[in-house]
Amino acid sequence: MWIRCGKSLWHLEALRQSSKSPCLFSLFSPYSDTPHRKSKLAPLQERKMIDRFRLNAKGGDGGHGCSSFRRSRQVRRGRPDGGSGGRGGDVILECSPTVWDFSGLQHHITANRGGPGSSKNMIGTRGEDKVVYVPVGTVIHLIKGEIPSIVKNHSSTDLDPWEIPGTLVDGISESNQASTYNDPNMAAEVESLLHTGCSSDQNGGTLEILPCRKQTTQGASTNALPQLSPRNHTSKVCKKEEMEETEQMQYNVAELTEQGQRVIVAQGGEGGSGNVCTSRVPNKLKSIMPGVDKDKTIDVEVSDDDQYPRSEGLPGSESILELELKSIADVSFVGMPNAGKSTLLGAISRAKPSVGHYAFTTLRPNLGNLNFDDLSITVADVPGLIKGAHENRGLGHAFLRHIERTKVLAYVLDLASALDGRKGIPPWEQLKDLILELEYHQEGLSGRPSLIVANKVDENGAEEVYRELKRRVPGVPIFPVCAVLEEGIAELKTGLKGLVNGEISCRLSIDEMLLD
Ligand SMILES: Nc1nc2c(ncn2[C@@H]2O[C@H](COP(=O)(O)OP(=O)(O)OP(=O)(O)O)[C@@H](O)[C@H]2O)c(=O)[nH]1
Repeated sequence: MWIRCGKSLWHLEALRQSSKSPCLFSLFSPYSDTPHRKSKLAPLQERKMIDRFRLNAKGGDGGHGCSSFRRSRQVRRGRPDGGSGGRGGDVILECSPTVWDFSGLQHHITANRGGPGSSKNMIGTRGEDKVVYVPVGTVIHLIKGEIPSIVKNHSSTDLDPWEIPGTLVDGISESNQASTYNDPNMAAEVESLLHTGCSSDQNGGTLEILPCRKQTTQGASTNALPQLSPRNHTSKVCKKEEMEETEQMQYNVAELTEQGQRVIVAQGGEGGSGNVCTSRVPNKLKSIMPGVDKDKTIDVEVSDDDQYPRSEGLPGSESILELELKSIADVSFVGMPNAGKSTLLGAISRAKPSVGHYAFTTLRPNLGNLNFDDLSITVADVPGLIKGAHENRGLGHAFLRHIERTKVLAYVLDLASALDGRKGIPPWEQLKDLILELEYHQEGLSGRPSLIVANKVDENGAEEVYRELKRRVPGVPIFPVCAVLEEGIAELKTGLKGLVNGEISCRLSIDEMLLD
């Protein structure tokens, strides 16, 4: 059978046998009458969370200053009127509750460069900032570059009129900062002459830039040190370089914990001065300005361009950062795989996490909100922990860091795991393993206010196991629940509220538990 396709004539049998045109063949295939379609992306809950990310940020370069002289019919050799170049854009990290993890980020981000200055004293445009949205709970570790600066937003009405963003004294650009001069006396003189203004944000407000908390490797406790998850590198050289970088890493240089919080991770370069600026600066200062040739400026017998030089924009700063996500929740559900944590989160909140009768259904922490009249509590369902999780068994230690920030721990135990000949471990043993895993990850982590959720109380024989659990684990409230049927949920909610409020304070101690 022959088929006409546009101007060509195709033989059906030849098409079927041809492996080069599978899409075309699928149109005529007897096995499938649906055309080939791209499969949908897996839902968020089923995708693996990217909670560590290497970011290379570069601020935009400053625009070059302009060399120009005023010309008109009356004035043939006018004054210099070349404007300064614009400042390069910054790379800014902003905390956003709508971002879950780092999966939407690019590894290399460069902000836009500033526009060049032009004649008639026109200053170049400021390079556009690159704003990268990161999840709430992002911790920044610095591998290379400057410590990020926190940006505080002020409305322009709060400002003194003299602080209006972008204000320059005597037309001298910000690039001529005193700090760039070698001679300290001269630097002081220049500092008194030059005023470094605040930079303005796009909303007309002013950005006050504060240095972030600095904490070096030596300063951090060894337990708190995050460990890099293994990556697939082909070359050994790359691995070695990365190891060296990791050793030099400055941990926790900044944290983004509130919506709208911003840090500048790479500053834009200052714009170069136009020749209008050098015409207003005394000759002795011109000789030490960056980008201006020392020998040319003082000579009397020089051309206009040499007498009133312009300078080039400075390059933007560069930094390499390791971003790490530590979820922030009031309560964390900690339990073995299949204990029913996700089902429980669905029962106490409106969250809809994936539930499955197999281990490790949960691949990322799920968050749910528990709303009371006077309080709202965030609850995190953390992927299941197994014995040896701190040594990277199961889903590994990657998720233990999400527990670090929670106020209250709710240990979810499966009452039915060892019933009816099942090969699971009894709930008190589950509890012991969970406590040990938390302690191996960070000493004292299990000592937070805690309660126990004894789940699957609906199963045959679970009541006896619950009574045995109560006998063996004294000192903390134990809530028997059936997450599937939503039984015991109201009491659990009240218990969680009391612990978060601080009305109740109970802590688990492995020494007080009766173990075999
Ligand atoms: N009988 C009974 N089964 C339950 C109960 N709660 C949860 N299950 C079942 O236990 C299985 C595991 O539930 P999940 O909520 O996925 O458990 P999980 O702890 O989130 O598991 P991971 O994602 O592996 O950490 C599912 O088949 C649930 O239907 C309960 O109260 N009673």
